[in-house]
Amino acid sequence: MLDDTLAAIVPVDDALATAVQARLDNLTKPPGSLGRLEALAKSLAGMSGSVGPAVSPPGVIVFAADHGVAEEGVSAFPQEVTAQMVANFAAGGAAINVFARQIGAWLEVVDVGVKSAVAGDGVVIDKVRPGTANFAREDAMRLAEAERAIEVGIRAVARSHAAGCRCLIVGEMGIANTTPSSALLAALSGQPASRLVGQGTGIAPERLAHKAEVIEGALAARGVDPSRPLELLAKLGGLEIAAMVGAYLSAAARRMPILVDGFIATVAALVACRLAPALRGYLIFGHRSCEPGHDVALELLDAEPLLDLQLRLGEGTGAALAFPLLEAACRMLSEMATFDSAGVAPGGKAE
Ligand SMILES: O=C(O)c1ccc[n+]([C@@H]2O[C@H](COP(=O)([O-])O)[C@@H](O)[C@H]2O)c1
Ligand SMILES: Cc1cc2nc[nH]c2cc1C
Repeated sequence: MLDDTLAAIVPVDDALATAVQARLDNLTKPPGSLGRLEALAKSLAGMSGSVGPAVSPPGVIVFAADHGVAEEGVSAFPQEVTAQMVANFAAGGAAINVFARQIGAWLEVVDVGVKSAVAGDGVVIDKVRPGTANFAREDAMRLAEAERAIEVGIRAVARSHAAGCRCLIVGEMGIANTTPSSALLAALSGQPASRLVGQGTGIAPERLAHKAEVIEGALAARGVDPSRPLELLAKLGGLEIAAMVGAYLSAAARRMPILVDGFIATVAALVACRLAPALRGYLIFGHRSCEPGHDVALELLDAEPLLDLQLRLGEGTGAALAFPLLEAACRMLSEMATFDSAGVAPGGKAE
């Protein structure tokens, strides 16, 4: 399933950018005056393979899982909150429910590895195992489990595509997941964990050094090889992170534009790009998270996010908030009048 998905990813169509640029320059505005929105329109055309790209309705998939490393005291919240928040998603009361409703999104929550059983309307149970092992002591999961979690993501995107979604937002919920994300980033970037770790859900500043030590100790004990992304996922973990990797790959294989959320989502994107470099062309970055490692991950991906709202929630919220910009880029292309149609004189070079 993963191999087929990887094989189906084709590079974005850069040639379409020329045709879209010509249309942009005919619209009733000084050339280039809609700034990054114009670049966004060209990117969306290249992703979808159409000079008239569309992104509505968007699909939001929130992957939830627990983390054994929570027992190291790296989060401000107890592990039970993962399952409690899944119930909150099912009831429609979380921030992502609110923002998804606002943008008219299709929404699905997938339990890929929550410790205690979670059932509820709108929650798909596709559990690979009830949480990872503590990667400070042993590998977070087996390689086969990481692959199964990736397949959970691939399946979820197939459902969103069948539901008619034309753009994908991938969120996550997992108490302690900034720790495996920072560990994955440390392995992939070669940066010290102390430069990457942040407050996550709000740990006290004096706990940051402990969080970095847990990661550095684990990296040394697990013997990680940055050239082997699947192995990294298995050793350092995150069932929801692996599912996000699968979701990104599957969306790119279907030429769906992907709006990436915050720190955890961007680390998952980085891992996925190591598996399939052509994926990068399908990624748009929604926002810059407060987590210090996010800047490092964004730089590795040569990415400039659309928003900077000092968010650090996850769930896909920052991406959902950025979605109206994508919608605006598409509507600009399809609905704006041209100089000709509106009878507006085009500009020329000043004498
Ligand atoms: O997306 C982000 O940038 C982000 C930054 C900090 C925290 N979070 C969320 O908070 C949880 C992880 O924080 P922590 O402190 O438990 O590792 C997890 O459920 C994430 O969705 C998310
Ligand atoms: C309440 C709460 C909501 C969240 N949503 C994503 N991560 C979260 C972490 C906590 C603690």
